Amino acid sequence: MQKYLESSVIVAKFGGTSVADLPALQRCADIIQANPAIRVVVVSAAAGVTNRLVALAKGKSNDAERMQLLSEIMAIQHSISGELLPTPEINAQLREYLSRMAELSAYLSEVGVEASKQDELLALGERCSSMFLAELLRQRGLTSRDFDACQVIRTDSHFGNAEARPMRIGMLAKEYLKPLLENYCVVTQGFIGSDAADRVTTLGRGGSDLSAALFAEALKAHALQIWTDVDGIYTCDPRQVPSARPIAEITFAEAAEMATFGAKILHPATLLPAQRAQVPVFVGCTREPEKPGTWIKSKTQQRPVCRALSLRRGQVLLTARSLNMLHARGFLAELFAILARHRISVDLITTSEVSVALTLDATGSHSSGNSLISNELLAELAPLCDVEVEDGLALVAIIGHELSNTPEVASRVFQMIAKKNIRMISQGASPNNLCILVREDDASDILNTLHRGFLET
Ligand SMILES: Nc1ncnc2c1ncn2[C@@H]1O[C@H](COP(=O)(O)OP(=O)(O)O)[C@@H](O)[C@H]1O
Ligand SMILES: N[C@@H](CC(=O)OP(=O)(O)O)C(=O)O
Repeated sequence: MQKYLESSVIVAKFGGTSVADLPALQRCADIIQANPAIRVVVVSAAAGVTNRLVALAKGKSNDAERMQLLSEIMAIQHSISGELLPTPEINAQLREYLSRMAELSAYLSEVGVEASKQDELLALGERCSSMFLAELLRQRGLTSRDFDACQVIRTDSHFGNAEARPMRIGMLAKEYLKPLLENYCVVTQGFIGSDAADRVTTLGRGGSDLSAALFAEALKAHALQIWTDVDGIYTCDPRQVPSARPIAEITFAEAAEMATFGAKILHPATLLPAQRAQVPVFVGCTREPEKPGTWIKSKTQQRPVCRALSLRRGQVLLTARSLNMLHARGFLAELFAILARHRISVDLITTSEVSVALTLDATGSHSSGNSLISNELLAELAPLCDVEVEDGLALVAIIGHELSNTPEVASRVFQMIAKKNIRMISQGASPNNLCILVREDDASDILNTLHRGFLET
């Protein structure tokens, strides 16, 4: 193994499709073996596992459904272990993980939903992946070891959507992780952490990217690599816009806007730790590692007005009306305080004399999949205002530079989609985005039209 240099450590994250089966894990191992600077590897659960664990964690399935979900998860994990032929210790560990899944899912459906148990259950998908990849690397002759991310990723106790504690993570990484890096390639889990009482927490759906960024920040890594099933960040989700193309370089600010406004390629919070620590981020494809991919950095050579588009479906528009709002102070503060208590973040906002309209993201990043607008929330809002909730909406974001200071951008948007209804528009808060709220049924047409107009000319 090449001599370990603290300043050149690379953290590499492999997503669910990249660890879906043994051939996929072999591709991860090829990438790791080809670059000795990769000392920390962060993995997600194999594709399809977290969705099934989420279904089990809701505790609503009957015995037959529960058994079906468990046997599907077991089939995925056994197909990997069957081909990998791991040591008896690994097989015993796998049996322990799978029987814990059965135990926890039975508890949640019989005794009732308990947030800490839900997270303990969800974490088992990632635990299986890190165990398998560490074993595969060992079989290939690398000194690797499976490391429990809960030892380092300290969070608050908001199970299902826990918030990381970067300072504490830095200290724990120094104590428990750094000393291992000289001798080992460490494989660990994304998505999971622990609270101050050492209970397992999860960071919200898609949270493995964030875990990897937190490890990179804590280690002051030379780079963070996000390996996935596409060869970089595209000008738009290639599943939505077939003519989208990969972007060579993008700034942290632009990539963060893309992630926030729906580009599933990165978890929205991923870039904060990377940006704080000035760690450049590479996004590449596990199947085609030789392709150039995308680099996310502080500065890029080109600064186009329009760099990319993103789409977030499942938007909810909440309109709050109250005559008390007229010339009154504190109405918005009260409204936002209630939303904050329910841990709901607001994206777009417009106001009129007696009403305020807000968009809320209902796609739900909560790992447990609990719904966003609860009856408790509506009951708390009732004394303050009349509330109307509209769904079936989508948010389309145009992302780039100086959008709010460039003439004709907004007029071009309106011209290009003149026949579609724009329910709400938001421009000016950031020079990096212009957002429109449209009917979900129109979203695909609008996205393709704007892509042709702004990015294919
Ligand atoms: N702008 C974009 N560029 C590339 N991929 C995107 C973009 N927006 C959304 N995606 C989607 O993100 C997917 C990768 O994210 P995800 O499925 O979470 O991967 P992983 O399991 O590796 O974390 C791609 O398959 C692609 O369809
Ligand atoms: N397994 C978790 C965490 C994650 O980030 O997965 P992926 O890297 O496959 O998006 C989830 O599905 O939410």
